[in-house]
Amino acid sequence: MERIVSNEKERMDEGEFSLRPQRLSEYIGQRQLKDNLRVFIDAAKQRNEALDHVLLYGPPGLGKTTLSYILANEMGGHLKATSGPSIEKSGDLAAILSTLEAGDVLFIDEIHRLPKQVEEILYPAMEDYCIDIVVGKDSASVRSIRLDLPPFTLVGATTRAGDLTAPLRDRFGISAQLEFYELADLEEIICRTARVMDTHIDREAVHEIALRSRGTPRIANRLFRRVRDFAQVLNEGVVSKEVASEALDRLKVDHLGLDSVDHKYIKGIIERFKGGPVGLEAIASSIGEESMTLEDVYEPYLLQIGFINRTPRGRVVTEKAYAHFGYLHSDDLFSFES
Ligand SMILES: Nc1ncnc2c1ncn2[C@@H]1O[C@H](COP(=O)(O)OP(=O)(O)OP(=O)(O)O)[C@@H](O)[C@H]1O
Ligand SMILES: [Mg+2]
Repeated sequence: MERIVSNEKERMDEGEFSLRPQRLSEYIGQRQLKDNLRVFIDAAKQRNEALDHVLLYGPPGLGKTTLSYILANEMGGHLKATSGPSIEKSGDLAAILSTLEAGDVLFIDEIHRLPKQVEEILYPAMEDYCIDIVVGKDSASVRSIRLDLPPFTLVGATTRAGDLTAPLRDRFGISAQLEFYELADLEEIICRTARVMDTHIDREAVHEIALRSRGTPRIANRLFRRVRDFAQVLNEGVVSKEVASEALDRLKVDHLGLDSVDHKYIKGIIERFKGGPVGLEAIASSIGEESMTLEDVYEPYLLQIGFINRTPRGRVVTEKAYAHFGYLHSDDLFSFES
């Protein structure tokens, strides 16, 4: 069973492409970032130059891929998309780079996972728009030739900015962190999706879905689709507050967007580690999840809503989380109510 409030892209997000806003003006939220990008785009266009290289980082589903397509559209170039783990050899990257035209955007998703020798090809490509390729088979004929590239923009996306090497990070002129979305922005995103999908939805239902979307557009859109299914079968297609609440309860997503995995995580720290501090590895193995997944996918939102704190000695569950999950008091370890 796929996790309904996972912020990672799942099979059920197939329609995502058509929901993507195409222009910066349609991109909802992330105000500050958007305003800055608007200036950088206009300035680059006035000078007839490529936009400086952009690094986008933040948790999954916040709109990094969407934004990179928008940058290509705004600059009037094509977008070539690839990802760190899919480029195995430096020749693969050289091949992609050699197809770029002036003003194009090369989007590299999960850029922190580029192999080292591939990453090194990127340095001169980013800095001087050129690559050095080695040709020749044996030591006698081997030589390196320099290939000039047209001015292009590299857009790198990552959920783990900390894993980028310093030389790569330093070559991005623009570096932007995507934040979790505010409630009003999520509501606007849901309304837009409802319009695109030609569905009638009540204001209150929009609010109900937004509350449970973990600050993440991908989750908002996914919850909307599932709620719409319930509305279609139970309420002649009208998405009312009642239908929305019932659907979301049946999907076992609570009013903060938390589900059984969050529950297991918090409950695990409280019951097995006295609420922490506890190291990530210990939590991960005790609940049978991968530490990297916990760190990238589950924890950012729990940190954001103040349910856990990260301390030098490990994770600590806050009073707020004790209260939410029905523990009466943080010393009262086994008073779990549900
Ligand atoms: N600002 C926004 N306005 C409207 N819709 C958005 C916005 N940001 C994201 N979305 C919607 O959310 C979906 C997920 O966004 P996107 O794929 O860009 O996320 P991502 O950050 O690239 O995620 P990942 O890290 O998993 O690659 C998109 O299909 C789009 O419909
Ligand atoms: Mg993406």
